[in-house]
Amino acid sequence: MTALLDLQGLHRRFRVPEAAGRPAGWLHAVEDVSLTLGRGEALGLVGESGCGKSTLAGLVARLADPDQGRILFDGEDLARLPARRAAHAPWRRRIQMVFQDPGESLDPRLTAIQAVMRPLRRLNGLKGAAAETAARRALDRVHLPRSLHDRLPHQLSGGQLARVGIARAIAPGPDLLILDEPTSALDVSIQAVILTLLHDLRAELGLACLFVSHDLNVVRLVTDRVAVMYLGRLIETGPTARVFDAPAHPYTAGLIAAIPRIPAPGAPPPPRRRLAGEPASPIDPDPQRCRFEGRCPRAAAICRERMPQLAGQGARQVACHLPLADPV
Ligand SMILES: Nc1ncnc2c1ncn2[C@@H]1O[C@H](COP(=O)(O)OP(=O)(O)OP(=O)(O)O)[C@@H](O)[C@H]1O
Repeated sequence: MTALLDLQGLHRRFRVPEAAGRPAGWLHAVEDVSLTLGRGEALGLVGESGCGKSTLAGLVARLADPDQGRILFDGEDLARLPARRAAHAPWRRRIQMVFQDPGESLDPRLTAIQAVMRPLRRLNGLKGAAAETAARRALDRVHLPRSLHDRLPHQLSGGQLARVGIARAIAPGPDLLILDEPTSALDVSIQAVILTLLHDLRAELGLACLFVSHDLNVVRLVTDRVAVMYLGRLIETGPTARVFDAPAHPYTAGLIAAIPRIPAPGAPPPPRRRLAGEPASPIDPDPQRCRFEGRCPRAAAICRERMPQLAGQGARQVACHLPLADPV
């Protein structure tokens, strides 16, 4: 059976203007990414801030155009239609997005029910009472009490807003949900409720999910497979349990080792914090360069290749987080 989504050799770069003595250049936000997603499957897209997760998700959601590559959805290449003309494409209702901050992504002038009715009118051609009935059904599915259906976004809590954002995404009957950090703006207790809701909806509606997150604990809980990105490239994909238990790439191992864990009762205390001025980190405090640039011991070929190009463009923000276990 063909994959629901089949990304082939996707590239997306951004022009970086000249600044502070640095010449203008290109930032390769997504570089030669190929990836598949099966029907009903949940795929986690992880990696540190700035590695290109949201850019890749935006290409799949057709919010932006790739410079190169194919986005096969049910066998049809969506990249052939420019993003600006995708709003009315027949497949539009089948790919929906849940955004990071529902408060920002919802129109402040629309009540919850109006927000959910809008895509039903535009994408499903429903009108009047039919659109309202379908919207109420979607809001019921996310357990938003009917007493809140006519409230504006500023009259709803973060968790309630998240429910509206999810209802709006599932209402048109999608096959694929793209979730970009869907719970990172929420309190931890609400996060768990929303993740459970998403899990139940996936099972109930047979949805495939592309789940973008830098929270590996969350990804481990809710996905079947994981794809790890580093500086625009995919460096590892595999079943979630396998990637977490036996990561194949040292960068993935570093990411997993950096997951905050609550120590078990009686466990030894964590290492003390470094004192001011005490040297130890392999990441040079100079924001322009990595101290190990060009001689990284952990086969970080991507890093070697990209560092000169990124130097001076905030490259330290995408510095590797590899553990310090075997220093050079
Ligand atoms: N419109 C744009 N113009 C120029 N550069 C951009 C643009 N959008 C993203 N970038 C750059 O592309 C790179 C990838 O950004 P992206 O938002 O995809 O990363 P991310 O992994 O989603 O990060 P985060 O987890 O912090 O959201 C970053 O270096 C970012 O600064």
